[in-house]
Amino acid sequence: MDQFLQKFFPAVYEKEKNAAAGNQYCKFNSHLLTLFTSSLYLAALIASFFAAATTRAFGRKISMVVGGTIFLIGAILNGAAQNVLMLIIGRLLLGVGIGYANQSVPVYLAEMAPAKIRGALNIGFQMATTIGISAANLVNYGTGQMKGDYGWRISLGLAAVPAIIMTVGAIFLPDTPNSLIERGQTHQAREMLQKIRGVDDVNAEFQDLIDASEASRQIEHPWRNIMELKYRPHLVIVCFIPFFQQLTGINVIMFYAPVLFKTLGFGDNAALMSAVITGLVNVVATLVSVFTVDKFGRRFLFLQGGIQMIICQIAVGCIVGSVFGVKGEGTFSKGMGDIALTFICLYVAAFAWSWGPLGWLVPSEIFPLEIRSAGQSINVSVNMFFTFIIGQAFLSMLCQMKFGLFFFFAGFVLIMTLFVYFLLPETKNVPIEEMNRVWKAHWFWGKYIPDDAVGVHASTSYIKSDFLLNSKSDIRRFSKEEKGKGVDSGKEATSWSNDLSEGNGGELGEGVTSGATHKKSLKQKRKVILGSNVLLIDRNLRHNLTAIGSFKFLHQKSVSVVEVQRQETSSTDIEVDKVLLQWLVVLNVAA
Ligand SMILES: OC[C@H]1O[C@](O)(CO)[C@@H](O)[C@@H]1O
Repeated sequence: MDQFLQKFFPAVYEKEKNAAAGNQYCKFNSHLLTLFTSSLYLAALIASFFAAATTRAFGRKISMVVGGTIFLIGAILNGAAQNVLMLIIGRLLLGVGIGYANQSVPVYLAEMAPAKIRGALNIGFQMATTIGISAANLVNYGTGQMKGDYGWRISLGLAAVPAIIMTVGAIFLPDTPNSLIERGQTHQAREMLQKIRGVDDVNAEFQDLIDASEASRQIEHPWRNIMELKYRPHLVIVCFIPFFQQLTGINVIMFYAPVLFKTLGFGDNAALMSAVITGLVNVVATLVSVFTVDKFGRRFLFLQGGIQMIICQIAVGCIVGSVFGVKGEGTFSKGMGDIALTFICLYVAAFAWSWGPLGWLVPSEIFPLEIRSAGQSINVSVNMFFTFIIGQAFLSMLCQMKFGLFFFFAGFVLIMTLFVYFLLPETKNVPIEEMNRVWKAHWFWGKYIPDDAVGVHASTSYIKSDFLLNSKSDIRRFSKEEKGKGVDSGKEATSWSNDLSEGNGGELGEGVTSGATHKKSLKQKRKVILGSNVLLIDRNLRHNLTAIGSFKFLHQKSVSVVEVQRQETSSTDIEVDKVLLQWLVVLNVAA
């Protein structure tokens, strides 16, 4: 807004006015202005490390309260700013608030969410980000129409609203069971788990949390650990994903949409209106990913989104180049402006259902437990660092590279799309604790993962039956691998599964109780199975399995298969039946 520029950045204001007919690419180029925008991210980067310590020692909700309060002070300082210093200090405080929120909220969500909707809830975080950006654009559009010195103050001051919601909201939120255990409040943790899951029997999950907490306590130096060779694939991915997310150039649009559109010759109002449009596209398209991410998978969205972004960026580069040329002189006709805006919207949409949410989701789900929090901090800080760099560099890059800037980003999106194609394994529907299996099966990363990292830890490696049954491609892969292996249990299993298939329709759990014949055939075969054979295990049954005997993992590629050495304890027979049935059903589907 002109009044804002006049008050704090008069030189930029003058330049903008005088550049009306001159070089459009450089009219907003000011280091002070970009420092104002991007300083927030530097503060967020540093704060995220402090937040990690707070979150661990005092719990997730305390971090949210701290973050919300600091953000609130920042918003007040900004709204009341009398000089650039106040403005920048306010902005730094907003950054600290964001660092805290980015660290604690995703952890909170991940720990509270039932596994089944963890993906969708995780994307809820990015969803909230896009709603926030969009709301801000709308507010700016409204306040941009105001006369006098108020508009920008209201814009900046209204950041207090989300700050208050977050602070007050967090006070009323319960703490996560994980965090309670971490702080020694085991009893409360169990009660909380029962409350949020809505059932009394939470033994298996509670045990998981205890195991997880113990495992992470044993790791004294997660930062040193993460450097080990066996974590190299995770480390590379967690550095590149946030780096690439920012190198899509999305924040050029998000931070500077009004400036960009003004540069492209849109009037003040049209520029703000266009920002509103891109903001709304961002929200709606993020919603698309909520509903598709577990169906089509991460890779599909990454690759599709990447290709769409490349096309759009090249189109925008060509349009801007043809109108403004290298000298940066010219103006958009209405028609050309609309075409450019359409491509920018298509670009934002592609980002919003791919790199936007997946940039947070994928890094949060690829790590084994013992280094998950360290990995998450790297993710946040790399993201913030490159947000800072892009925020800081964009206006001078536009001035230097002109329309070539759009090709520059297109080049990066091409590189990151190839990166995903070759180096990112699909993590859709894979339980977090099974993730090493995915790495082990990867053509390139597989060699980094030691055999014993896949499934040796009973507590961190097991398989969920619904994952296997839902994922047809996994089943196909499984059957291909198992066929002709000559493991006699495998052969036999196929024929048992034929028995089982009658009337069962592949429904898990029904066979044992509903079909007497199935039960009989299971009984007959059980002893073979329990001698020294292979089984698939389900998360809920692993404690029972541990109880009945030792087991060891045989194949790690596409499914976890365990060898069970059974001790004769008849009380757990029924559980064993369930395990058998599950295994047979899977093989049945595979066959
Ligand atoms: O939706 C756009 C927003 O999404 C992010 O890439 C990740 O949360 C932000 O950096 C950006 O401003």
